[in-house]
Amino acid sequence: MSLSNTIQQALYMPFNRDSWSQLRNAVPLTLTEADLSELRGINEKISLSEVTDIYLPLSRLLNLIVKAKQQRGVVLNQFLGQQAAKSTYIISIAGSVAVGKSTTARILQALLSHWPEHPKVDLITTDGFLYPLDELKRRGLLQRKGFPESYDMKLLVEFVSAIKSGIEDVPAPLYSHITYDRLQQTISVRQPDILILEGLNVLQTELDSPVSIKRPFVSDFVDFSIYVDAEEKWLKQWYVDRFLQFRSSAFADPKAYFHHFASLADDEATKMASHVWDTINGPNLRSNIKPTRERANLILKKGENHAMEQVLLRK
Ligand SMILES: Nc1ncnc2c1ncn2[C@@H]1O[C@H](COP(=O)(O)OP(=O)(O)OP(=O)(O)O)[C@@H](O)[C@H]1O
Ligand SMILES: CC(C)(CO)[C@@H](O)C(=O)NCCC(=O)O
Repeated sequence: MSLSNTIQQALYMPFNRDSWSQLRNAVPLTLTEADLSELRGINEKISLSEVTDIYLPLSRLLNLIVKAKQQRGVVLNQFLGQQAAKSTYIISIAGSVAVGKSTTARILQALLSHWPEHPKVDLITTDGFLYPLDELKRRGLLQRKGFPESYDMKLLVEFVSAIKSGIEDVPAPLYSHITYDRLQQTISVRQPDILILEGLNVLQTELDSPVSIKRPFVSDFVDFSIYVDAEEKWLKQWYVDRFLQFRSSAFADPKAYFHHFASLADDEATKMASHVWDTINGPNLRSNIKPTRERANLILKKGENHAMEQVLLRK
């Protein structure tokens, strides 16, 4: 048995799709037509059975966990004789480039906001914390985007720390996949009940970086972490497929950094995307992302066509 299998056996309770899907039955959950069209708006490729089998039980679990944390806050305030201070619950979502982190994050955002205990759910991606393009060029990191050293980790740790401190209005930097760069404008995070923080680096620590600087980890501020997992052969295929689709969407914009790829024929575009995978995203997955997997509270394992095959929950 491989080391990671041994670690998973020691740390996690495994569920196959069937046993996991039954866990939503304890509390009947239904989706209205409006909910379904909201979810279809996120990604028309997501199937209804994926939502009912995987995401409904997951949103029920998260609701119970968030409520328990809120109740703990009430007890603590009673003990201290204080007024309840507002506290944001942070859920992080990690995993490879193209595994579907942002799709998972947006589905969870939509489902979690339906619960009365936590209606305000914000979503931030760590892409905004990549150094601006000029800075990446200055540091010689243009071919290392997504690697630990390409992120301003100080800014990211300050951000999650400000959220946890209960600061009323915390700005978050934004990233554009069109310009391939950080945007000028920021977005305001105003004390949501839940913040979902999505990015390939959310389970990394400074020790994973080539230059180690002693400061707290993002995970010190995160309440519950999820790792979206899949075999690399699927990840590469999903990356290449998305790249091919981008030719008629993101790359078609004349302002796009990769506009010159818009006119590539299928075979040229496949070659190009495979090269980016083999030289950047694949090595980053193996060296810096996958090794953080068993730090997560929950692992979602996907197979062919993004179908969720297994859920591993920390004991
Ligand atoms: N559940 C799903 N069912 C079908 N297709 C999906 C699903 N989740 C994601 N995809 C597709 O897989 C590709 C990658 O998804 P997504 O953009 O959410 O990944 P990501 O992990 O956030 O990527 P990145 O790190 O590059 O931002 C997209 O083409 C998306 O449409
Ligand atoms: C922005 C990241 C790092 C993460 O989402 C990624 O999408 C990326 O741009 N990687 C660099 C190589 C590539 O263009 O896929």
